[in-house]
Amino acid sequence: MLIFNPKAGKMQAKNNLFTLIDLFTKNNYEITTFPTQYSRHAVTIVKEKASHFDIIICCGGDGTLNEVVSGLMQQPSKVLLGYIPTGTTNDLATSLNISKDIYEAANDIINGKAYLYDIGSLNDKFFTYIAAFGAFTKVPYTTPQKFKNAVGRLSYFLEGVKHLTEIKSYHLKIECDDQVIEDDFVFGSITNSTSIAGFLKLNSDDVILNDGLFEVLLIKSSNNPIDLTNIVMGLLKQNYDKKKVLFFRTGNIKITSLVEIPWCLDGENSGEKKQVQITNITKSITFMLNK
Ligand SMILES: Nc1ncnc2c1ncn2[C@@H]1O[C@H](COP(=O)(O)OP(=O)(O)OP(=O)(O)O)[C@@H](O)[C@H]1O
Repeated sequence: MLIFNPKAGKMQAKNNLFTLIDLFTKNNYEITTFPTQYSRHAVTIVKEKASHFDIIICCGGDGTLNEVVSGLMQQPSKVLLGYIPTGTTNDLATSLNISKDIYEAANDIINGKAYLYDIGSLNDKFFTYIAAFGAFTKVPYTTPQKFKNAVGRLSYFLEGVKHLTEIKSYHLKIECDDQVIEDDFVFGSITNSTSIAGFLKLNSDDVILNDGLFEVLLIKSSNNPIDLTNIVMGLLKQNYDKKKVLFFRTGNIKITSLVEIPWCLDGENSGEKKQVQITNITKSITFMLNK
C-alpha cells in the first residue's frame, strides 16, 4: 500500500508519484496507491485495509506518519512499514536516519531490514515520537499549510516568534515509576526521538528507539523571561541548568493538571486534557530501514 499526503511539505510526493510507482514495480512490488483526501483519512484507510497488504509505504510528514501508525495500531495484523519523508520537518526520519531524498528513501525500503520501534499511547491516542505541552508546541499546527508548503522549516521558526509572548505556566502533578513530582512547568515533552521540532537534538548515543523507555524533558516556570531564553539556549547546546530542567527516562507517566492543558502529538493538535496517562508500547511497529 503506497499511501501519500499530496498536501504535505513542499508537495514532493505528488510530483514524484510516477517515478516511485515505477521504482517499486521494477522491484516486483504490486502497488495500490491511496492519496489522502482529508485530515485523518490515512487512519481509516490503514485500519480497514492494512491486513490485505505485506507492507505500507507512507509518503508525507510527521502528521501523516502518525495517522498511518495510529491505523496500524488499531488493527491486528503485523504489516511492515516503510517511510518516505516528504513533510516540513520530518523529525522522526532524522532519528531513524531515513534519507530526505525520496528515491534513496524508497531504495532503502526495498533493500531494508526489519527494525522494531516503540510507539507511545496518550490516553486513547498514539504518537510516533513526541507528546508535548506548553511553550512552542502550538507552532507546528498553527502554521498555515500554504506557508509550510512555500517556505518549509523556516515557517515554524517565524510562527514560533509570534508565540513567545503567550507562554503559560501549569501547576502539575507528575507520577512515574515510584516518584511523584509537583511543581510549575512551562514545557514538557515525552519523546522517542533524537530530534525535536527540527532543531532541538538529544544525544543520539543516549537515545534508544526500542528500549521501552521515553526521554522526558520538563522545563520549570520562571518569573524572568531571560531565564527561559537561557534555558532554551542551554538545551540547544545540550548543556542545561539541572535545577530548571528535569530530564529522565520512563515507560509510563501520569500527568495531572488543575486546568485543561493543550497537548500536541507528533506536531498535531490533540485537544485539551486535565489528566494524561502516557505508555510506551515497545517494539510494536516494524520499520523497513537500510541503516
Ligand atoms: N488531501 C488533504 N488535504 C488537506 N489536508 C490533508 C490531506 N491529506 C492529509 N492532510 C493533512 O495534512 C496535514 C499535514 O501533513 P504532514 O504533517 O504529513 O505534513 P507537514 O505538516 O508538511 O510536515 P511535518 O509534520 O513533518 O512538519 C496532516 O494533518 C494531514 O491530516
